[in-house]
Amino acid sequence: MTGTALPALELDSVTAGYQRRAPVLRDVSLTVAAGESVGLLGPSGCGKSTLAKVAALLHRPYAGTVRLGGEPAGGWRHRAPRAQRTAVGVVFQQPRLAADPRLTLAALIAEPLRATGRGAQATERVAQLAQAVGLGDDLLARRPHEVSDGQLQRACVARALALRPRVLVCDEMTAMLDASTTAALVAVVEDYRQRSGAALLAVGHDRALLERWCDRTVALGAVAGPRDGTELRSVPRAPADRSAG
Ligand SMILES: Nc1ncnc2c1ncn2[C@@H]1O[C@H](COP(=O)(O)OP(=O)(O)OP(=O)(O)O)[C@@H](O)[C@H]1O
Repeated sequence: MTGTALPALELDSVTAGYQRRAPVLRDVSLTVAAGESVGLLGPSGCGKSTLAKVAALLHRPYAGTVRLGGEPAGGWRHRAPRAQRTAVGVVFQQPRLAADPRLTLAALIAEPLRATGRGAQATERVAQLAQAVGLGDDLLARRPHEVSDGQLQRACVARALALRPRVLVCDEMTAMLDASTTAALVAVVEDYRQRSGAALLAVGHDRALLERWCDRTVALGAVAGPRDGTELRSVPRAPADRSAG
């Protein structure tokens, strides 16, 4: 964190689960400063995606507080205040589950702009974003079933950046992608983060990738493991290892 600026994202003693069953996250705290990138690692099933959804205001925790820019979350999912919903961009692992199959890739990228009354800017912004993620006009005119997973994920990254979020949550963004698409999308996200000063929470299994990509990594323990209620154990990136290719 720099100076006295409020953290972009804070999870404070969050306990979360599903259908009132035993929690999958217990008393977890995590802070991501503006401009900082944090990689979240942990074994399968330990609650990484749950934490990502809580951070993106898509899943209401049983207890604890989520703050964006110092402001406590004012609601969850569609009940979150628009200013908070639009402050967070999210990219999921499986673009086919995250993309409306009826929309062209251009319309998919424009979706958040149209939904927030910024339709007039859509053409120009979609062109900028498509160029950044490497999608040409031919691909922009196609629907999800007419493109590859990697091409669709490029569109989903563009969509997540459309409203210039202050916090970006990437949940296993590259898990289905080949090495070159992974490198390209990490570069797009990093370029955005560095130019905008947004905070990044990148969730994944690929320790080597997250350690190269992020300023520091934090580890969630096994599901049954102890939670001590303190900040997750944080490992800074090795100084010589700055590239995320
Ligand atoms: N919608 C849901 N309803 C009920 N239980 C769920 C739901 N989503 C996840 N879970 C359970 O919550 C636990 C944590 O799941 P989560 O997806 O957060 O883990 P994860 O660490 O992201 O796993 P992976 O690395 O395999 O993606 C798991 O036991 C999972 O079965």
